[in-house]
Amino acid sequence: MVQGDLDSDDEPEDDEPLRGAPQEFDFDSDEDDGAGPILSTARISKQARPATIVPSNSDEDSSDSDEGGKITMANIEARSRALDEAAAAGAEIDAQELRQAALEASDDDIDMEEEDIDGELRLPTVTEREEEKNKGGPDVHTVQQRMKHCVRVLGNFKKRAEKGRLRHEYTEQLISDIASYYGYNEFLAEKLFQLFSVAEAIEFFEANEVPRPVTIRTNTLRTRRRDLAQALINRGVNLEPIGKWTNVGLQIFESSVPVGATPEYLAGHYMLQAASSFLPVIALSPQPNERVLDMASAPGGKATHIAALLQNTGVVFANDANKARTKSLTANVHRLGCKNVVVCSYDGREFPKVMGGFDRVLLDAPCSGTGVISKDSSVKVNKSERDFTLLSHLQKQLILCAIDSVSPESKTGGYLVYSTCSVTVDENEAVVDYALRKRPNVTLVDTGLPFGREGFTKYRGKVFNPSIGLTRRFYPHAHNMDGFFVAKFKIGKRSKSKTISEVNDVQMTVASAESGDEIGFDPNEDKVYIEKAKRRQMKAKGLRPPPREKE
Ligand SMILES: C[S@@+](CC[C@H](N)C(=O)[O-])C[C@H]1O[C@@H](n2cnc3c(N)ncnc32)[C@H](O)[C@@H]1O
Repeated sequence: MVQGDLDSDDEPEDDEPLRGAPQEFDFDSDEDDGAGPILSTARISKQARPATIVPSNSDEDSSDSDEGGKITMANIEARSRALDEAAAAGAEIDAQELRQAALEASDDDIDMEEEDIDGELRLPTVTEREEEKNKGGPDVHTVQQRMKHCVRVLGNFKKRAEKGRLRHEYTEQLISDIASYYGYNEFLAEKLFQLFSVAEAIEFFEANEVPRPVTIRTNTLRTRRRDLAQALINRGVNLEPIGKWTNVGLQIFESSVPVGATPEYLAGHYMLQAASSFLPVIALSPQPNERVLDMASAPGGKATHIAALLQNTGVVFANDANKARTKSLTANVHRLGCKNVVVCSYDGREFPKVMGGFDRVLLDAPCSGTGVISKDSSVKVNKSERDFTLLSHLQKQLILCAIDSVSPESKTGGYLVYSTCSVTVDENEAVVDYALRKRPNVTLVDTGLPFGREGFTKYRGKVFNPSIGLTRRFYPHAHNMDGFFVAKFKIGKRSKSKTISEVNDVQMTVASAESGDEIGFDPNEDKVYIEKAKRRQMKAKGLRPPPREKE
């Protein structure tokens, strides 16, 4: 497992303090203001000072803030360790309970004094809602009050609901108000709301309004984290190591220089990279001299991380279907001094035909981005049901091809990591479940990540393979990083009873689990690429290729 110390083999010569600001944590207060988590001061305090990465929902975290005082080279490791232990514990707290609550909309998920109930508020009728819409929607204050009211009622429906009103009426009103308050389309607001208990859903939506901490990954091909930290501190950057789970990450609190343009950045000493995107590479755990494929790799944060973990040995095929995006990928590969990276541009679904036999494959799949709404708020309104169907479909095709690109005979590996920066079940557990059904030779294994919530094994009436509990979910409100999903597969040998061509046929035909549609891959398509490759090869050798065949 990756250690989180500041390159601990080198003791600091002096006690020069890292000028990272001591953390002020925004603990979920035990004091209940009667409003639950909703629209509390949390939003303001989180914006005022970015909290440290990984959870804030454990009381144990306070050990760190108790210490106060300066962060020094001497105490930074201990503080980081304490923080992360608390973090790991916090991340897991009541995960099971919360998930259950999300499924059942438990009556007990918010503990509140009865007298806090705002007696004057009542749920509008259908006609009233219609009128409200016609008038251009309710004002923000009304929406806020009504959201609080609905959260309270749903927290203890039997006691607090108006007579004759149904639970789903409150839920519908709440979702509609969430959509208008936070600016989502109702479809997405509902889809995201359904992932959590009522109280936690509000925390999730609130967290999406707050930027995540700025983080960088030390490029160990060029420097060490402590040297980089010192160099940036000297330039007036206020920073701290991210945590024990990574020995290359630094969190930037404030900076008097643009961190994307320092001499260290230009010299390739670091990559500006979200903390969440370290996770799939840590789970992949590439070993020196391996052959690794990053199937959807632009702009290359993860591919260059893999290259660094390989210590510039072996080879990383950094692929991306979008040719334009491979420009920034190539630029990063050069800037970071990766000498073991081959950049290529194929549709990932063609990959098993292009080449195979990889020790490890990363599929950081194209996704809806529902985990990165704080970065890209356009997701709030530009995703429809159709987008999720199409994406899930593409992800299912890609994951089968990623599996088929892994060598089951690999002596050191034989692993695939599937990840997305989305939190929806369609793009995560449903895709993993599909892969397990279509490829009996693969199994899920532990990701090796020390925190994160278990993936859903049941969701809204769907029952997934129980091993999906081994996958990990990460949330902005729980881990203070982008929403993310990571699954790790071990690829076993395929059944011998099938001939190679039979296996290929199966591999190349991806059936949509939901619609029963067959998405055929035309094997003749391959001819074009083989033809092109042959012509290129001949030209490279100075030979004149034969005239192109007419169709
Ligand atoms: C989540 S991003 C990858 C981010 C990248 N792994 C990194 O760490 O910088 C998904 C990528 O998938 C690429 N993509 C979309 N469809 C693809 C396909 N069919 N085959 C391969 N890549 C694809 C997109 O161009 C996009 O760059």
